[in-house]
Amino acid sequence: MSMIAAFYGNKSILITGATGFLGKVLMEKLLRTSPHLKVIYILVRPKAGQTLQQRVFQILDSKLFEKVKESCPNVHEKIRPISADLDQRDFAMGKEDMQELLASTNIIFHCAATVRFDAHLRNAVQLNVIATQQLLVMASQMPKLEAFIHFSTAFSNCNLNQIDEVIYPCPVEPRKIIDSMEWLDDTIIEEITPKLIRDWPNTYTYTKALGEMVIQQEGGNLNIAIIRPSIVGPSWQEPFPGWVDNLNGPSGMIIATGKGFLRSIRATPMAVADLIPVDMVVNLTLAAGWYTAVHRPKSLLIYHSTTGGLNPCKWSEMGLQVLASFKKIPFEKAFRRPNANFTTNSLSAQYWNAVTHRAPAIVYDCYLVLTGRKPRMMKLMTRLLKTISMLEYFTNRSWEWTSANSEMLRSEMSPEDQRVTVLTTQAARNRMDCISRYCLPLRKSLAG
Ligand SMILES: CCCCCCCCCCCCCCCCCCCCCC(=O)SCCNC(=O)CCNC(=O)[C@H](O)C(C)(C)COP(=O)(O)OP(=O)(O)OC[C@H]1O[C@@H](n2cnc3c(N)ncnc32)[C@H](O)[C@@H]1OP(=O)(O)O
Ligand SMILES: NC(=O)C1=CN([C@@H]2O[C@H](COP(=O)(O)OP(=O)(O)OC[C@H]3O[C@@H](n4cnc5c(N)ncnc54)[C@H](OP(=O)(O)O)[C@@H]3O)[C@@H](O)[C@H]2O)C=CC1
Repeated sequence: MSMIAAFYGNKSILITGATGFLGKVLMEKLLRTSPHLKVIYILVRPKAGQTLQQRVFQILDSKLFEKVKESCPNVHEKIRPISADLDQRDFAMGKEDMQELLASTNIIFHCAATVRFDAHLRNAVQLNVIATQQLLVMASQMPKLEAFIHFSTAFSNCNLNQIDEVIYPCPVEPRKIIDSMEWLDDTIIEEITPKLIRDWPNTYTYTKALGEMVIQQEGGNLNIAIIRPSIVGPSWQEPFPGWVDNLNGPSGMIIATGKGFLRSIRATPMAVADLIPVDMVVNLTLAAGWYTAVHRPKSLLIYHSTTGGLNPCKWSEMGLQVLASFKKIPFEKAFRRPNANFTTNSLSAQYWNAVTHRAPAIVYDCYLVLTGRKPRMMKLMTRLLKTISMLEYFTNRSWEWTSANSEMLRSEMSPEDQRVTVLTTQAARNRMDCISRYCLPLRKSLAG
């Protein structure tokens, strides 16, 4: 029997961000492998026109949960949604709900975040820093808490090239940033954002770094671990290959390539595309939760969930894989034949944007107008090019992440856990497999 699965068997678990990409896969794996767990509390923000239960059923209705529901048709009874908005003081949570959480929680997985690169600094600080701080305060009042697992990103220190499993200080203390958000107005914050974030490329990575500092400074005596995944992609194996449900990171770009909208990007062909399948991030997370609770390491441990250091895949290889996949399974109504041209020079990138992206879009829009339809291609192309420009920072650099703690974790696992729990190390060997699985599920998600 897996020791890790058995560990979660009788626990009350709190997950924030359980309605997100990673949170859903985490919840599925817990329910599938530890069917005897007591309860999973999920903090869900209310959405117009949907009750909390409806949100839960919507998630459980997805293909991701089919296996769990086969073995446990009443799986919804294990999930207890709690209305909470992490942007609000005390998460705008009811008193009774709060009391129940404080009294019962054994393990916390903190996944909720804003992952938008263009988030206003105030919003990013609120969710990625202040909410983390508030959750730590709550955690410190939980007598039964055994472990607090925080999701950060491998890119929280992307201003460095070599990144170890340690917390690096930010130039400005998180406290000062939090205080300044209280009295500065939005326009001034926008003006000073570039000066504050310095060599971080966006507010997302910057506030994730601040969030880590808050954990270090305000974690007190809690048993904490931080997971830093790189670019999280579709599942490799569990619960089935190729599950993904969003267009973040490379997913949207791959669809755009398959559709023939995107044919050229500014990317360094030899730069490493550090992609990690979502199920491996979840495996590492559950193993880290078990280790943190059972072994209670003296200091907070950070686990890199990355693959580039072991078996690096370059953006050029990924481009070839993507093209090969679309050759095998093409889109039915592609705009143009897929192509993948990489350029490192910003002038030639502008040239290719004009020639291969904007010009065909204008021609197509003219055709739509002439045939009495509404033009739409230029709007789509402008949006796509904006997104591409935000991702360029990541496609033109390589990072080296150390992974000693993940290696240590593996060595501490029982032989059975080592057999059934695939962690980062093995993922690297199957990188190509993982990338080629991107395309079909993405097609299906788009069709849906
Ligand atoms: C040519 C050759 C190519 C060859 C191919 C080679 C491979 C390709 C290589 C490409 C290089 C990749 C590099 C990746 C590097 C990543 C590094 C990550 C590092 C950190 C990782 C992390 O630590 S953490 C995750 C990071 N964080 C994100 O990765 C969010 C980013 N992103 C945004 O920050 C916002 O995206 C941004 C951009 C502001 C735009 O924002 P925006 O407002 O313009 O657009 P939106 O994204 O909001 O959505 C637009 C519309 O798509 C609709 N839509 C959404 N999902 C949908 C679905 N499933 N099906 C149908 N439609 C869907 C949505 O509903 C909107 O539709 P509508 O407008 O009608 O509502
Ligand atoms: N995906 C990736 O490539 C990577 C992700 N990570 C980290 O992993 C974690 C999860 O990321 P991912 O699953 O991709 O992100 P998603 O954007 O898919 O999910 C974010 C989650 O946070 C919730 N949330 C956002 N704002 C609030 C709020 N105000 N109150 C309550 N809940 C809120 C969302 O709820 P709702 O459904 O209501 O919007 C959703 O459940 C994040 O911490 C991220 O930084 C790290 C590296 C890479």
